Amino acid sequence: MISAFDALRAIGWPLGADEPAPSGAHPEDAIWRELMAAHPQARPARVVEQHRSGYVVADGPEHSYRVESLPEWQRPPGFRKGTVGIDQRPGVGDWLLVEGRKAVALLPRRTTIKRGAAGEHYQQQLIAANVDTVFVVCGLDADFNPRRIERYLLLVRGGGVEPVIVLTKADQTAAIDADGAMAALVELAAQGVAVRAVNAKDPDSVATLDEWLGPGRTAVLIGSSGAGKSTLTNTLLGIERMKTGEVREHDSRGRHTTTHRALIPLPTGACLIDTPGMRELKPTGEEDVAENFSDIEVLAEQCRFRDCKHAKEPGCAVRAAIEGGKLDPQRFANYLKLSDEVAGAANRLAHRRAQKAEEKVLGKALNKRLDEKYGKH
Ligand SMILES: Nc1nc2c(ncn2[C@@H]2O[C@H](COP(=O)(O)OP(=O)(O)OP(=O)(O)O)[C@@H](O)[C@H]2O)c(=O)[nH]1
Ligand SMILES: [Zn+2]
Repeated sequence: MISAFDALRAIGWPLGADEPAPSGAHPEDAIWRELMAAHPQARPARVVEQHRSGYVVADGPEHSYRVESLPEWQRPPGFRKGTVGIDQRPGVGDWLLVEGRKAVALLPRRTTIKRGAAGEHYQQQLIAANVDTVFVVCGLDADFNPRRIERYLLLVRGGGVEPVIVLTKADQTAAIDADGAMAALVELAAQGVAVRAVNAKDPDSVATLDEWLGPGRTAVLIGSSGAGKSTLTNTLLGIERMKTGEVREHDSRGRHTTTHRALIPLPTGACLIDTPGMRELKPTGEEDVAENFSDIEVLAEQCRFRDCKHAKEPGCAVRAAIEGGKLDPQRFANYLKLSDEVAGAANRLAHRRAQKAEEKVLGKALNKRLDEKYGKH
Protein backbone atom coordinates (compact mmCIF):
# COMPACT_ATOMS: atom_id res chain seq x y z
CA MET A 1 0.00 0.00 0.00
CA ILE A 2 1.36 3.41 -0.91
CA SER A 3 0.42 6.38 1.28
CA ALA A 4 -2.27 8.82 0.18
CA PHE A 5 0.41 11.46 -0.25
CA ASP A 6 2.62 9.25 -2.42
CA ALA A 7 -0.40 8.34 -4.54
CA LEU A 8 -1.18 12.02 -5.11
CA ARG A 9 2.46 12.81 -5.78
CA ALA A 10 2.56 10.14 -8.48
CA ILE A 11 -0.13 12.02 -10.40
CA GLY A 12 1.61 15.37 -10.06
CA TRP A 13 0.58 16.79 -6.66
CA PRO A 14 3.03 19.68 -6.36
CA LEU A 15 2.88 20.60 -2.65
CA GLY A 16 5.30 19.16 -0.13
CA ALA A 17 3.99 16.95 2.66
CA ASP A 18 5.16 19.37 5.33
CA GLU A 19 3.46 22.58 6.36
CA PRO A 20 3.87 25.44 5.86
CA ALA A 21 4.94 25.58 2.22
CA PRO A 22 8.70 25.14 1.80
CA SER A 23 10.47 28.34 0.82
CA GLY A 24 10.90 28.95 -2.89
CA ALA A 25 7.46 27.51 -3.40
CA HIS A 26 4.94 28.56 -6.02
CA PRO A 27 2.89 31.75 -5.50
CA GLU A 28 -0.33 29.71 -5.57
CA ASP A 29 0.81 27.47 -2.70
CA ALA A 30 -0.50 29.70 0.07
CA ILE A 31 -3.94 29.95 -1.57
CA TRP A 32 -4.03 26.19 -2.01
CA ARG A 33 -3.22 25.67 1.65
CA GLU A 34 -5.83 28.22 2.71
CA LEU A 35 -8.50 26.47 0.67
CA MET A 36 -7.47 23.14 2.13
CA ALA A 37 -7.69 24.58 5.62
CA ALA A 38 -11.16 25.97 4.81
CA HIS A 39 -12.32 22.47 3.81
CA PRO A 40 -10.71 20.24 6.40
CA GLN A 41 -12.86 17.24 5.45
CA ALA A 42 -11.98 17.47 1.76
CA ARG A 43 -9.22 15.69 -0.12
CA PRO A 44 -7.41 16.76 -3.29
CA ALA A 45 -8.10 14.94 -6.55
CA ARG A 46 -7.08 15.65 -10.11
CA VAL A 47 -9.46 16.00 -13.04
CA VAL A 48 -9.00 13.37 -15.73
CA GLU A 49 -12.29 13.77 -17.59
CA GLN A 50 -14.88 16.47 -17.92
CA HIS A 51 -18.54 15.62 -18.41
CA ARG A 52 -21.75 17.56 -18.68
CA SER A 53 -22.79 17.00 -15.11
CA GLY A 54 -19.54 16.19 -13.37
CA TYR A 55 -15.99 15.05 -13.50
CA VAL A 56 -13.87 11.97 -13.28
CA VAL A 57 -11.05 12.64 -10.86
CA ALA A 58 -8.07 10.60 -9.68
CA ASP A 59 -6.45 10.56 -6.26
CA GLY A 60 -3.63 8.26 -7.29
CA PRO A 61 -2.35 6.17 -10.17
CA GLU A 62 -4.69 3.29 -9.36
CA HIS A 63 -7.92 5.00 -8.53
CA SER A 64 -10.35 7.35 -10.24
CA TYR A 65 -14.00 8.12 -9.57
CA ARG A 66 -16.85 10.41 -10.56
CA VAL A 67 -17.70 13.54 -8.63
CA GLU A 68 -20.50 16.07 -8.87
CA SER A 69 -19.47 19.52 -9.96
CA LEU A 70 -20.24 22.75 -8.18
CA PRO A 71 -23.37 24.44 -9.61
CA GLU A 72 -21.38 27.45 -10.81
CA TRP A 73 -19.25 25.22 -13.06
CA GLN A 74 -22.29 24.09 -14.96
CA ARG A 75 -23.80 25.76 -17.95
CA PRO A 76 -27.36 26.82 -17.19
CA PRO A 77 -29.83 25.04 -19.49
CA GLY A 78 -30.46 26.90 -22.72
CA PHE A 79 -27.26 28.90 -22.49
CA ARG A 80 -24.91 29.08 -25.41
CA LYS A 81 -21.85 26.91 -25.45
CA GLY A 82 -18.87 28.83 -24.20
CA THR A 83 -20.94 31.00 -21.87
CA VAL A 84 -19.19 29.58 -18.85
CA GLY A 85 -15.58 30.54 -19.54
CA ILE A 86 -12.79 28.02 -19.26
CA ASP A 87 -11.40 30.06 -16.39
CA GLN A 88 -14.48 29.33 -14.28
CA ARG A 89 -14.73 25.65 -14.99
CA PRO A 90 -12.28 22.86 -14.19
CA GLY A 91 -10.57 20.96 -17.00
CA VAL A 92 -8.10 18.12 -17.36
CA GLY A 93 -5.15 18.58 -15.01
CA ASP A 94 -7.00 20.79 -12.54
CA TRP A 95 -6.91 19.95 -8.84
CA LEU A 96 -10.21 19.88 -6.97
CA LEU A 97 -11.01 19.50 -3.32
CA VAL A 98 -13.53 16.71 -2.96
CA GLU A 99 -15.76 15.75 -0.06
CA GLY A 100 -17.31 12.35 -0.51
CA ARG A 101 -18.52 12.46 -4.12
CA LYS A 102 -18.85 16.23 -4.33
CA ALA A 103 -16.34 18.76 -5.55
CA VAL A 104 -16.17 21.64 -3.09
CA ALA A 105 -13.42 23.82 -4.54
CA LEU A 106 -11.17 24.34 -7.54
CA LEU A 107 -7.57 25.05 -6.59
CA PRO A 108 -6.37 28.05 -8.65
CA ARG A 109 -4.36 27.00 -11.67
CA ARG A 110 -0.62 27.40 -11.62
CA THR A 111 -0.37 27.18 -15.39
CA THR A 112 -2.63 26.71 -18.40
CA ILE A 113 -2.29 25.52 -21.97
CA LYS A 114 -5.06 26.99 -24.09
CA ARG A 115 -5.99 27.36 -27.71
CA GLY A 116 -8.70 29.03 -29.73
CA ALA A 117 -11.53 26.73 -30.74
CA ALA A 118 -12.77 26.45 -34.28
CA GLY A 119 -16.31 27.69 -34.86
CA GLU A 120 -18.55 30.63 -35.40
CA HIS A 121 -18.35 32.11 -31.91
CA TYR A 122 -15.13 33.08 -30.23
CA GLN A 123 -14.22 30.40 -27.75
CA GLN A 124 -11.18 29.19 -25.88
CA GLN A 125 -10.34 25.61 -25.06
CA LEU A 126 -8.26 24.42 -22.17
CA ILE A 127 -5.81 21.76 -23.28
CA ALA A 128 -4.50 21.09 -19.77
CA ALA A 129 -3.99 22.84 -16.44
CA ASN A 130 -1.12 22.74 -13.96
CA VAL A 131 1.47 21.50 -16.42
CA ASP A 132 5.09 22.31 -15.61
CA THR A 133 6.71 21.34 -18.90
CA VAL A 134 5.50 21.02 -22.47
CA PHE A 135 7.69 18.86 -24.65
CA VAL A 136 7.21 20.08 -28.19
CA VAL A 137 8.02 16.92 -30.12
CA CYS A 138 9.23 17.08 -33.71
CA GLY A 139 11.06 14.48 -35.77
CA LEU A 140 14.41 15.21 -37.41
CA ASP A 141 13.12 13.46 -40.52
CA ALA A 142 11.20 14.72 -43.52
CA ASP A 143 8.57 15.98 -41.06
CA PHE A 144 10.96 18.50 -39.48
CA ASN A 145 9.27 21.88 -39.60
CA PRO A 146 10.56 24.88 -37.62
CA ARG A 147 7.43 26.84 -38.58
CA ARG A 148 5.24 24.35 -36.75
CA ILE A 149 7.53 24.53 -33.72
CA GLU A 150 7.17 28.32 -33.75
CA ARG A 151 3.39 27.95 -33.73
CA TYR A 152 3.44 25.48 -30.84
CA LEU A 153 5.73 27.74 -28.83
CA LEU A 154 3.52 30.76 -29.42
CA LEU A 155 0.51 28.89 -28.06
CA VAL A 156 2.10 27.28 -25.03
CA ARG A 157 4.21 30.15 -23.77
CA GLY A 158 2.49 32.78 -21.71
CA GLY A 159 0.48 30.24 -19.76
CA GLY A 160 3.40 29.78 -17.39
CA VAL A 161 4.46 26.42 -18.80
CA GLU A 162 8.09 25.83 -19.70
CA PRO A 163 8.50 24.65 -23.29
CA VAL A 164 11.25 22.21 -24.24
CA ILE A 165 11.81 21.29 -27.87
CA VAL A 166 12.42 17.56 -28.25
CA LEU A 167 13.78 16.51 -31.60
CA THR A 168 13.19 12.82 -32.11
CA LYS A 169 14.74 10.52 -34.71
CA ALA A 170 18.19 11.98 -34.07
CA ASP A 171 19.35 8.58 -35.36
CA GLN A 172 17.66 9.18 -38.73
CA THR A 173 18.55 12.63 -39.98
CA ALA A 174 19.37 11.75 -43.60
CA ALA A 175 16.18 13.38 -44.92
CA ILE A 176 16.84 16.87 -43.62
CA ASP A 177 19.12 19.72 -44.52
CA ALA A 178 21.28 19.61 -41.39
CA ASP A 179 22.67 23.13 -41.76
CA GLY A 180 19.22 24.63 -42.29
CA ALA A 181 17.85 22.73 -39.30
CA MET A 182 20.76 23.82 -37.15
CA ALA A 183 20.26 27.47 -38.08
CA ALA A 184 16.55 27.24 -37.26
CA LEU A 185 17.29 25.61 -33.92
CA VAL A 186 19.88 28.21 -33.02
CA GLU A 187 17.21 30.87 -33.60
CA LEU A 188 14.77 29.03 -31.35
CA ALA A 189 17.39 28.48 -28.65
CA ALA A 190 18.16 32.21 -28.81
CA GLN A 191 14.54 32.81 -27.71
CA GLY A 192 15.41 31.08 -24.45
CA VAL A 193 13.92 27.67 -25.20
CA ALA A 194 15.74 24.44 -24.29
CA VAL A 195 16.35 22.07 -27.21
CA ARG A 196 17.20 18.36 -26.90
CA ALA A 197 17.79 15.84 -29.69
CA VAL A 198 16.97 12.22 -28.87
CA ASN A 199 16.47 8.79 -30.28
CA ALA A 200 13.03 8.21 -28.79
CA LYS A 201 13.58 4.45 -28.79
CA ASP A 202 16.74 4.60 -26.70
CA PRO A 203 16.31 4.96 -22.90
CA ASP A 204 19.83 6.37 -22.42
CA SER A 205 19.15 9.07 -24.97
CA VAL A 206 15.71 9.89 -23.55
CA ALA A 207 17.23 10.26 -20.05
CA THR A 208 18.29 13.74 -21.15
CA LEU A 209 14.69 14.78 -20.38
CA ASP A 210 14.88 13.63 -16.74
CA GLU A 211 15.73 17.10 -15.49
CA TRP A 212 12.10 18.07 -16.21
CA LEU A 213 10.62 14.87 -14.86
CA GLY A 214 11.23 14.86 -11.13
CA PRO A 215 8.61 13.83 -8.51
CA GLY A 216 5.49 16.00 -8.39
CA ARG A 217 6.10 17.45 -11.84
CA THR A 218 3.63 17.29 -14.70
CA ALA A 219 4.55 17.24 -18.37
CA VAL A 220 2.68 17.10 -21.66
CA LEU A 221 3.89 15.93 -25.06
CA ILE A 222 2.59 17.78 -28.08
CA GLY A 223 3.51 17.40 -31.71
CA SER A 224 2.09 16.24 -35.00
CA SER A 225 1.15 12.68 -35.83
CA GLY A 226 4.18 10.46 -36.27
CA ALA A 227 6.49 12.81 -34.39
CA GLY A 228 7.28 10.11 -31.84
CA LYS A 229 5.07 10.98 -28.86
CA SER A 230 3.94 7.40 -28.17
CA THR A 231 7.44 6.07 -28.71
CA LEU A 232 8.80 8.61 -26.27
CA THR A 233 6.05 7.86 -23.73
CA ASN A 234 6.82 4.15 -23.87
CA THR A 235 10.53 4.67 -23.45
CA LEU A 236 9.88 6.98 -20.49
CA LEU A 237 7.62 4.30 -19.03
CA GLY A 238 10.22 1.65 -19.70
CA ILE A 239 7.90 -0.46 -21.79
CA GLU A 240 7.98 -1.54 -25.39
CA ARG A 241 4.59 -0.58 -26.68
CA MET A 242 1.77 1.51 -25.26
CA LYS A 243 -1.45 -0.40 -24.85
CA THR A 244 -3.94 1.52 -26.89
CA GLY A 245 -7.68 1.43 -26.46
CA GLU A 246 -7.24 0.43 -22.83
CA VAL A 247 -10.57 -0.57 -21.35
CA ARG A 248 -11.49 0.70 -17.95
CA GLU A 249 -12.74 -1.88 -15.55
CA HIS A 250 -15.05 -1.42 -12.61
CA ASP A 251 -14.85 -3.26 -9.34
CA SER A 252 -17.85 -4.31 -7.30
CA ARG A 253 -18.28 -0.85 -5.82
CA GLY A 254 -18.49 0.70 -9.25
CA ARG A 255 -15.10 2.34 -9.04
CA HIS A 256 -12.60 2.40 -11.82
CA THR A 257 -9.76 0.12 -10.93
CA THR A 258 -7.39 1.46 -13.51
CA THR A 259 -6.74 5.17 -13.78
CA HIS A 260 -7.70 6.74 -17.01
CA ARG A 261 -4.84 7.10 -19.42
CA ALA A 262 -5.09 10.90 -19.16
CA LEU A 263 -2.62 10.76 -16.24
CA ILE A 264 0.41 8.57 -16.78
CA PRO A 265 2.77 8.18 -13.80
CA LEU A 266 6.40 7.75 -14.83
CA PRO A 267 9.16 5.85 -13.00
CA THR A 268 11.04 9.16 -12.53
CA GLY A 269 8.19 10.32 -10.24
CA ALA A 270 6.69 12.77 -12.74
CA CYS A 271 3.31 12.47 -14.39
CA LEU A 272 2.44 12.81 -18.08
CA ILE A 273 -0.90 14.21 -19.16
CA ASP A 274 -2.11 12.64 -22.37
CA THR A 275 -3.98 15.26 -24.35
CA PRO A 276 -5.95 14.27 -27.40
CA GLY A 277 -6.61 17.70 -28.82
CA MET A 278 -3.48 19.40 -30.08
CA ARG A 279 -3.94 18.88 -33.81
CA GLU A 280 -5.38 22.22 -34.75
CA LEU A 281 -3.52 25.10 -33.21
CA LYS A 282 -5.46 28.31 -33.32
CA PRO A 283 -4.27 31.20 -31.17
CA THR A 284 -6.61 32.59 -28.50
CA GLY A 285 -5.57 36.19 -29.11
CA GLU A 286 -3.78 36.44 -25.78
CA GLU A 287 -0.42 35.21 -27.09
CA ASP A 288 2.66 37.39 -27.00
CA VAL A 289 4.14 37.35 -30.50
CA ALA A 290 7.00 39.65 -29.53
CA GLU A 291 8.20 37.24 -26.85
CA ASN A 292 8.49 34.49 -29.41
CA PHE A 293 10.07 36.56 -32.15
CA SER A 294 12.24 38.95 -30.18
CA ASP A 295 14.94 38.71 -32.87
CA ILE A 296 12.53 40.26 -35.39
CA GLU A 297 11.18 42.80 -32.92
CA VAL A 298 14.73 43.99 -32.18
CA LEU A 299 15.42 44.40 -35.91
CA ALA A 300 12.14 46.25 -36.45
CA GLU A 301 13.18 48.85 -33.89
CA GLN A 302 16.07 49.73 -36.20
CA CYS A 303 13.85 50.38 -39.23
CA ARG A 304 13.82 54.00 -40.37
CA PHE A 305 10.04 54.31 -40.01
CA ARG A 306 8.32 53.51 -36.76
CA ASP A 307 5.36 51.96 -38.57
CA CYS A 308 7.53 50.11 -41.11
CA LYS A 309 5.67 47.14 -42.64
CA HIS A 310 8.98 45.69 -43.80
CA ALA A 311 7.67 45.60 -47.36
CA LYS A 312 9.07 48.28 -49.66
CA GLU A 313 10.03 51.01 -47.21
CA PRO A 314 13.53 52.46 -47.47
CA GLY A 315 15.84 51.86 -44.51
CA CYS A 316 14.12 48.64 -43.47
CA ALA A 317 16.36 46.70 -41.08
CA VAL A 318 14.27 43.55 -41.28
CA ARG A 319 14.58 43.25 -45.05
CA ALA A 320 18.26 44.11 -44.84
CA ALA A 321 18.71 41.21 -42.40
CA ILE A 322 16.88 38.85 -44.74
CA GLU A 323 18.94 40.01 -47.72
CA GLY A 324 22.13 39.70 -45.70
CA GLY A 325 21.25 36.10 -44.79
CA LYS A 326 20.85 36.95 -41.09
CA LEU A 327 17.13 36.24 -40.87
CA ASP A 328 15.37 33.26 -42.41
CA PRO A 329 12.67 34.63 -44.78
CA GLN A 330 10.41 31.74 -43.82
CA ARG A 331 10.69 32.60 -40.15
CA PHE A 332 9.77 36.19 -41.05
CA ALA A 333 6.81 35.01 -43.15
CA ASN A 334 5.62 32.87 -40.23
CA TYR A 335 5.98 35.85 -37.89
CA LEU A 336 3.68 37.87 -40.15
CA LYS A 337 1.19 35.04 -40.44
CA LEU A 338 1.08 34.33 -36.70
CA SER A 339 0.89 38.08 -35.90
CA ASP A 340 -2.15 38.31 -38.18
CA GLU A 341 -3.81 35.32 -36.57
CA VAL A 342 -3.20 36.59 -33.04
CA ALA A 343 -4.49 40.06 -33.97
CA GLY A 344 -7.59 38.52 -35.56
CA ALA A 345 -8.29 36.38 -32.50
CA ALA A 346 -7.64 39.35 -30.18
CA ASN A 347 -10.31 41.31 -32.10
CA ARG A 348 -12.77 38.48 -31.77
CA LEU A 349 -11.97 38.20 -28.06
CA ALA A 350 -12.49 41.94 -27.51
CA HIS A 351 -15.78 41.75 -29.43
CA ARG A 352 -16.92 38.77 -27.35
CA ARG A 353 -16.10 40.59 -24.10
CA ALA A 354 -17.92 43.73 -25.23
CA GLN A 355 -20.93 41.61 -26.21
CA LYS A 356 -20.96 39.92 -22.81
CA ALA A 357 -20.77 43.26 -21.02
CA GLU A 358 -23.65 44.53 -23.15
CA GLU A 359 -25.75 41.44 -22.47
CA LYS A 360 -25.22 42.04 -18.78
CA VAL A 361 -26.31 45.68 -19.01
CA LEU A 362 -29.34 44.81 -21.13
CA GLY A 363 -30.30 42.03 -18.74
CA LYS A 364 -30.11 44.45 -15.81
CA ALA A 365 -32.15 47.08 -17.62
CA LEU A 366 -34.77 44.52 -18.55
CA ASN A 367 -35.02 43.26 -14.98
CA LYS A 368 -35.41 46.80 -13.73
CA ARG A 369 -38.25 47.50 -16.18
CA LEU A 370 -39.99 44.27 -15.21
CA ASP A 371 -39.57 45.13 -11.54
CA GLU A 372 -41.10 48.54 -12.09
CA LYS A 373 -44.03 47.13 -14.00
CA TYR A 374 -44.77 43.97 -12.04
CA GLY A 375 -42.92 44.45 -8.79
CA LYS A 376 -40.03 42.28 -7.69
CA HIS A 377 -40.20 38.88 -9.35
N1 LIG B 1 14.45 5.55 -35.53
C1 LIG B 1 13.58 6.25 -34.81
N2 LIG B 1 12.27 6.07 -35.02
C2 LIG B 1 11.40 6.78 -34.28
C3 LIG B 1 11.84 7.69 -33.29
N3 LIG B 1 10.75 8.26 -32.73
C4 LIG B 1 9.67 7.70 -33.32
N4 LIG B 1 10.06 6.81 -34.27
C5 LIG B 1 9.18 6.03 -35.16
O1 LIG B 1 8.30 6.93 -35.80
C6 LIG B 1 7.01 6.37 -35.95
C7 LIG B 1 5.95 7.27 -35.36
O2 LIG B 1 6.15 7.36 -33.94
P1 LIG B 1 4.94 7.47 -32.89
O3 LIG B 1 5.56 7.41 -31.56
O4 LIG B 1 3.87 6.50 -33.21
O5 LIG B 1 4.40 8.94 -33.19
P2 LIG B 1 3.24 9.76 -32.45
O6 LIG B 1 3.73 11.14 -32.27
O7 LIG B 1 2.83 9.04 -31.23
O8 LIG B 1 2.08 9.73 -33.51
P3 LIG B 1 0.47 9.82 -33.25
O9 LIG B 1 0.13 8.72 -32.30
O10 LIG B 1 -0.11 9.63 -34.62
O11 LIG B 1 0.21 11.18 -32.72
C8 LIG B 1 7.08 4.99 -35.32
O12 LIG B 1 7.30 4.04 -36.35
C9 LIG B 1 8.29 5.07 -34.41
O13 LIG B 1 8.90 3.82 -34.25
C10 LIG B 1 13.26 7.86 -33.11
O14 LIG B 1 13.73 8.68 -32.30
N5 LIG B 1 14.08 7.12 -33.89
ZN1 LIG C 1 11.16 47.46 -41.66
